[in-house]
Amino acid sequence: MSRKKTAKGKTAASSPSAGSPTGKGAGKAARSSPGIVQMNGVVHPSRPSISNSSEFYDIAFKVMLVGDSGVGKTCLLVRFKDGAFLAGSFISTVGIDFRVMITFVSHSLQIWDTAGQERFRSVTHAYYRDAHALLLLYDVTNKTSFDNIQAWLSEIHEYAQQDVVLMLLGNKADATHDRVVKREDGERLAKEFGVPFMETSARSGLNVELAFTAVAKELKHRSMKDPNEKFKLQEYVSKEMKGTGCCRS
Ligand SMILES: Nc1nc2c(ncn2[C@@H]2O[C@H](COP(=O)(O)OP(=O)(O)OP(=O)(O)O)[C@@H](O)[C@H]2O)c(=O)[nH]1
Ligand SMILES: [Mg+2]
Repeated sequence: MSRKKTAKGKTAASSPSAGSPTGKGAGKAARSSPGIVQMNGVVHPSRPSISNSSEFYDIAFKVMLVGDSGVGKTCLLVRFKDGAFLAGSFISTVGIDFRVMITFVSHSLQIWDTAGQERFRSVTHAYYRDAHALLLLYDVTNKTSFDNIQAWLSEIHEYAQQDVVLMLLGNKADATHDRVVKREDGERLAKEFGVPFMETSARSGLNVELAFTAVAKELKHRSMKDPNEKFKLQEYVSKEMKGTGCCRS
C-alpha cells in the first residue's frame, strides 16, 4: 500500500514504459505488454514501483486479473475502463500488462492484466506476492478453463499473500448457446473454496462494474483500522446482484 496525494476520477495508465508502470500516459488501452522487457527471448517483468509513480493517490491497491488464456481478462478490463467490448480477433496478452489506475475518493486500484498462457507463468507468479487482490477468471464456454481453477487456486495459495482478496468470475455469461459450465457449478466451486463468486460478461457488461467495485470496497474496509467495521464481500455481491436482478439469465 502506498500513500500520496489524491486525484479523483478514473485514470487509464496504459502504455507505461518499462520500469515506470504507473507513469502517466492516459489513453486508449493498447493490447501490447509494455510492462515487460524482452531481452534475448527472456521476459523480465518491470516491478510495480508505486512509490515512483507520477499518479496521485492516497492508498493504491494492486489488483491482478488471472486465469487461463482466452477467458476474457483483457476484454473485462477494457470493458471496465472504456465501457466497450473489445471485438475482433483474439490477441493474447504477453507477460504482464499494466492497464488502469482507478481512483476512488481516498484510494486507488492499480489493475494489472496478465497473460494466461503457461509460458508466462513464472512472470505472473513474480507479481502475485505484492498483489492485494486477484480476480480469477474462467470462461463459461470452456470447461478446461473451469477445471483449471483448482490449479490456479493452488498457485495463488503458493505465491500470493495469505490475506489476498480473491474473487472467482465466470466470464462470457452472454454466450448462452456455447455455455458448458453452469452457474451452479461455479457457485459450488466457489463455496467449496470459500471464495466470492459471480458471473460476468465483457461483451454485455454484466457485473463488470460490480466485480471491481466489490473488490475496491473490500480492500478499503480491510485497510481501515476499526475491526468492528467488517465488510462481507460475498454478501455485498449477492445483495447488489439481487437488487438489479442482473445475473439471472
Ligand atoms: N462472448 C464473449 N466473448 C468474450 C468475452 N470476453 C472475451 N471474449 C472473447 O474471448 C477472446 C479472448 O479474450 P481476451 O480478453 O483477449 O482473453 P485473455 O484472458 O486476456 O487471454 P490471454 O491474454 O491470452 O490470457 C476474444 O476473442 C474475446 O472477444 C465475453 O464476455 N463474451
Ligand atoms: Mg489478455
